[in-house]
Amino acid sequence: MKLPKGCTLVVASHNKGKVREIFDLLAPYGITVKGAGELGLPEPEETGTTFAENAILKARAAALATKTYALADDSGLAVAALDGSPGIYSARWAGETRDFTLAMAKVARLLTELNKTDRSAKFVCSLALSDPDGKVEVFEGEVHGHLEFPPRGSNGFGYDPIFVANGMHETFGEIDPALKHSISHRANAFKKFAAAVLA
Ligand SMILES: O=c1nc[nH]c2c1ncn2[C@H]1C[C@H](O)[C@@H](COP(=O)(O)OP(=O)(O)OP(=O)(O)O)O1
Ligand SMILES: [Mg+2]
Repeated sequence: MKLPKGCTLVVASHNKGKVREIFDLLAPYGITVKGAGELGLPEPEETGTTFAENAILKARAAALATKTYALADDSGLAVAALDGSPGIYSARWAGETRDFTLAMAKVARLLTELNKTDRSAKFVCSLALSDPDGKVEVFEGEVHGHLEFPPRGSNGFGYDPIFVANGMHETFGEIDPALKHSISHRANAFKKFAAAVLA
């Protein structure tokens, strides 16, 4: 599907860090974007079993509620030695208060308790675009790397302070946001989205 020129796009996310990144990624395209939070949209329950299913459910809910195009992101950290956890539960590991210091400590604790030495991990992102009728298209991206403890840096959000992308030495919490926007899971999914939908 193509996004019609001059249309409004709702970014169907209640995560401020994520909304900021998606606004940055969309900035060059001259599309009017609105956040689900500023529109007072409810946060749908994420009942899917995959990133794609959850992204679709969030995009569709926002598109049908606003009768516009909606873009949702479902993403997370997959740790190899933890069989891909926290995965789709990445936000939920941070509890009701979204305390990622706690969530990052849980990752460190589990790796220690299970005597795991492999620190490989990846971030995964599914972007779902829904048209005003609920027809959807999904775009996926990943970035591979490893974890380092203790957490470092205050840029970004979520698990960024423990993730180091392949070929880098600084965590996503330490690097310039513009650099993260060029190599992240979200950036890689966004490139596919832009090529298919904004071209
Ligand atoms: O670039 C990232 N850098 C660090 N951490 C990240 C990133 N991308 C996802 N993550 C982690 C934290 C986030 O909270 C969770 C996504 O969970 P996810 O359900 O998709 O998002 P969410 O509940 O925070 O907001 P919403 O569902 O309203 O879009 O994975
Ligand atoms: Mg969520």
